[in-house]
Amino acid sequence: MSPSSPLLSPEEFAAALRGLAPRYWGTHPFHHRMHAGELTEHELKTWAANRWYYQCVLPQKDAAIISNCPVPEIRRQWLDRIVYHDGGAPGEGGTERWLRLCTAVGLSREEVLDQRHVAPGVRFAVDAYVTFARSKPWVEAIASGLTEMFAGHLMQRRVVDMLANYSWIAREDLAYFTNRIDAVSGEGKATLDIVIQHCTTREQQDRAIAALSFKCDVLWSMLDAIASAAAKE
Ligand SMILES: O=C(O)c1cc(C(=O)O)c2c(n1)C(=O)C(=O)c1cc(C(=O)O)[nH]c1-2
Repeated sequence: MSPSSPLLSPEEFAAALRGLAPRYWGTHPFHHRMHAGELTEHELKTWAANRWYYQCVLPQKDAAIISNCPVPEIRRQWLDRIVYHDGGAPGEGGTERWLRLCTAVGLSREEVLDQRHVAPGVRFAVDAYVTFARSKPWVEAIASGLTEMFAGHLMQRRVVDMLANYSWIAREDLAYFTNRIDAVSGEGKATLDIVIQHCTTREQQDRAIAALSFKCDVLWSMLDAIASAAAKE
């Protein structure tokens, strides 16, 4: 951006954000293999146990956004995400549904909860996402979550492809995704509206695009680390 770069119109700004879709982890070779039914049981276990770490920190990431945000309407809206993942009571919520998927692929709850399978690269990438949310302006942190714009379609395909290709996985085991698909389609649109409304200078718009690019790197690095951890054991 040069100092004289003009403000993007809402349409141009949204298009620039959506233009990052090719960098999204939907095109990562590990996801291609997952969808094609080519992952071994061991690779699926490694994926589920490692993504557990991501699922665990999402509420902390969202709490960091809330703590940095002075706008009551945004805080109110964002609170739902924490409750969505943590549930209203023990044994409920997205985190619990992820655990169900973990047990369906053959992991014990204990080995997921103690994080023994979490690869250093996954921990590093996920922690960087939380640090980003803690240290950057709230609107940039919210923009980094816009990968959800790309997630709905991918999760829909994942449910279909996993049911078709991994005979030991039942539809109920995929409740995490079937539940999340609806949430993501609504949240993705609402998040985009917030970012468009609150990025009022070209510099803020460019920072939001950079934030989404950073998040694509976080997710891509997670899958790189998962693929390499699964190949080692
Ligand atoms: O299964 C997926 O491919 C996928 C991707 C993403 C994403 O793009 O970050 C999220 C989720 N799932 C998801 O379930 C979820 O709750 C979620 C929260 C966030 C976020 O950054 O706050 N991303 C995602």
